Amino acid sequence: MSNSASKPIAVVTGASAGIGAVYADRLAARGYDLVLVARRAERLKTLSAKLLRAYGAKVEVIGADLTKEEGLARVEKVLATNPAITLLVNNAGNGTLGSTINTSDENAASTIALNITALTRLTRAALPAFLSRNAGAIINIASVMALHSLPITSLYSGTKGYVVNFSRGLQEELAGTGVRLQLVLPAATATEFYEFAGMPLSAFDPAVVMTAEDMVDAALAGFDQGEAITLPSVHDRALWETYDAARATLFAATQTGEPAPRYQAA
Ligand SMILES: NC(=O)C1=CN([C@@H]2O[C@H](COP(=O)(O)OP(=O)(O)OC[C@H]3O[C@@H](n4cnc5c(N)ncnc54)[C@H](OP(=O)(O)O)[C@@H]3O)[C@@H](O)[C@H]2O)C=CC1
Ligand SMILES: N[C@@H](C=O)C(=O)O
Repeated sequence: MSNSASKPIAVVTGASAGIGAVYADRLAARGYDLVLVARRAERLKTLSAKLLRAYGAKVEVIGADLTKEEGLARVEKVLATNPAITLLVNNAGNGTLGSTINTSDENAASTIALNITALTRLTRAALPAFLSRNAGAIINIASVMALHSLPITSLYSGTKGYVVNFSRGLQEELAGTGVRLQLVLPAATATEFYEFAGMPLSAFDPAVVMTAEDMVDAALAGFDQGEAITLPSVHDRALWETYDAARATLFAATQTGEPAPRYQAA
């Protein structure tokens, strides 16, 4: 894609629906040209025409299955070689909500491939170019289910726990560089996610469900504020600080080199 000299490009995965489509809209409104990725290329083309009309944004559409080597490699190549790309939104993700035993091998593999492998590979593909320019940003979409595992979310929560730990370690690696990573933990958001998850959105109390527009606008407000971790639905930020401080205290307490007295023979 050749873009006008002055416009940065953002890559958004999973832009054919839900949260990713709203990111595409908001980033185009902010003056980005876009590379949009998803399997349903027709939807991306429709969105692309809308964004051109509304904001003059140039959009490259990549119809790719990010659980497949060929699709993933195509997007990796774009990230590694287009110097106008300054932002990667790793949004594509899925999950079947159900018991581990009743989840098919195919579904489990696809969720792991998309939520973990694709996110990791695309992040790693973007980083060398971002670091060589000492500029750029990555937004990784995790979930509050990374902090809370239920009988129907073991696999999904496990993959989102990976996103959190991978992203937090990477944030430490990037400290002192001009490259930043924002980790976003949405709670229930009204999207097509639930059509594929095997649990209808109608099963939720509407009071706990956010619109995708509100979720993305809040996440981008957190991005603008320089937040490393954004929990769009959490009103009391101090709750996160307390949680994270407890985690750090527990980790420090693991560094004893000795079995705890309760495990020692009397
Ligand atoms: N909705 C919610 O309640 C919450 C969602 N999240 C996370 O937000 C992110 C976006 O989800 P959301 O917008 O809700 O879900 P949607 O189902 O609405 O959108 C998912 C997007 O990912 C794309 N996608 C799915 N599979 C693949 C694949 N194999 N290759 C490429 N693209 C793929 C879909 O496009 P296509 O089918 O065309 O390929 C679609 O654009 C996910 O990471 C999800 O885990 C986090 C917390 C809450
Ligand atoms: N998409 C939801 C699954 O439970 C979530 O991440 O909150």
